[in-house]
Amino acid sequence: MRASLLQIAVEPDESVDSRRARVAGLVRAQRGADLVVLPELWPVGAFAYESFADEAESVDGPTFAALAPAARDAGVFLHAGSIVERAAGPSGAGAGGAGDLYNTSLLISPEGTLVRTYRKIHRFGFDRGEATLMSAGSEITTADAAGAVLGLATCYDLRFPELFRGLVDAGADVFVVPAGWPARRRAHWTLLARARAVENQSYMLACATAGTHAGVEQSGHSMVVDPWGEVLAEGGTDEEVLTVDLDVDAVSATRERFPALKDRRLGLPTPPAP
Ligand SMILES: NC(=O)CCC(=O)C(=O)O
Repeated sequence: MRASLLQIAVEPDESVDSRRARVAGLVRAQRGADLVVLPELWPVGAFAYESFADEAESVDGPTFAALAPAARDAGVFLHAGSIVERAAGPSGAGAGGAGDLYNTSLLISPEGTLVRTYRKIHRFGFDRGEATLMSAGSEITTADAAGAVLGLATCYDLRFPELFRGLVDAGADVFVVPAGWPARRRAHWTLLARARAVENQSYMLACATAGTHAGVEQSGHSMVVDPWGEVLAEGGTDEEVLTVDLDVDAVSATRERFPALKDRRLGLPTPPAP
C-alpha cells in the first residue's frame, strides 16, 4: 500500500474555502497513492474554537464536496482528516446547541463516495474548548480500504491505549490518526505514535497539522511507524507530503513472529479501591 500523508499548514491568513480548494489540488496530485491522509480539523483549525459553530458542516457539506471529486480524480482512498460536523437528526436535532457538534473524520472511496465516518471519542480541552463545544463519539470504527483494515482514531485519542486495543480486536492492522497537536507537546506525540504502533504490532499513520493558528504553534512531525515500532517517515515543522510504501502483510508476520498480543491477560479481578 502506498500512503501519502499531507501535513497541511493551517494559518489564519488563508480562508477556509481557499484552504479547501488548495488541499483538493494537493489530493489530486497524489495519483499513484492508494491512501491519502489529511490532519484533524484542517479546514478550520483544531484550536480555532471560536469558529467551530460558524464553520460546522454536515458530513456531505463543503469539505466533502471539495474533496470527493479530488479523491475520484486521483483514484485514491482519502481519509479526509476531520471536520466540525453539525449533526442532523435525533442525535443533535440540528438545533445549533453544543450537542450538535462532533469532531468527525471522513473516509472517501476512489469513486468519490463517503464510505465511513468516525466521531472522535475522547474530546480534548478538559473543561474548555472541544470538550465543552463538541459531543463525544461512542463507536469504535474500522474500515476495509486499500488492502488493509484501517482503525480510525483522532489526535487526543492517541492517549487512550484501550481504544487502540479495541481497534485491534476489531481487526485493524493500520491505524490512521489525524491530529492538530501543539508543538509544546511534540515529544508526547512522537512517543505515543510509536507506542501505539509497537504495543499493537500495527502500522501507524499519524498526520498532524503544521503552522500556527489561534496562537497555538502546531507540532508537524507527522509519523509513519511500522508494526515493529520503526519510524519509516517523520515530517518536519512545515507543510509537506510524506509518501511511504507499506507492506500490510508485515502486520500478521510480526504478530506471528513475536506473538505478544496472544499473551494478554484479560478479565483479571480488580482489587477494591483503598
Ligand atoms: N486536538 C487535540 O486532540 C489535541 C490533543 C493534545 O494537545 C494532547 O493530547 O496533548
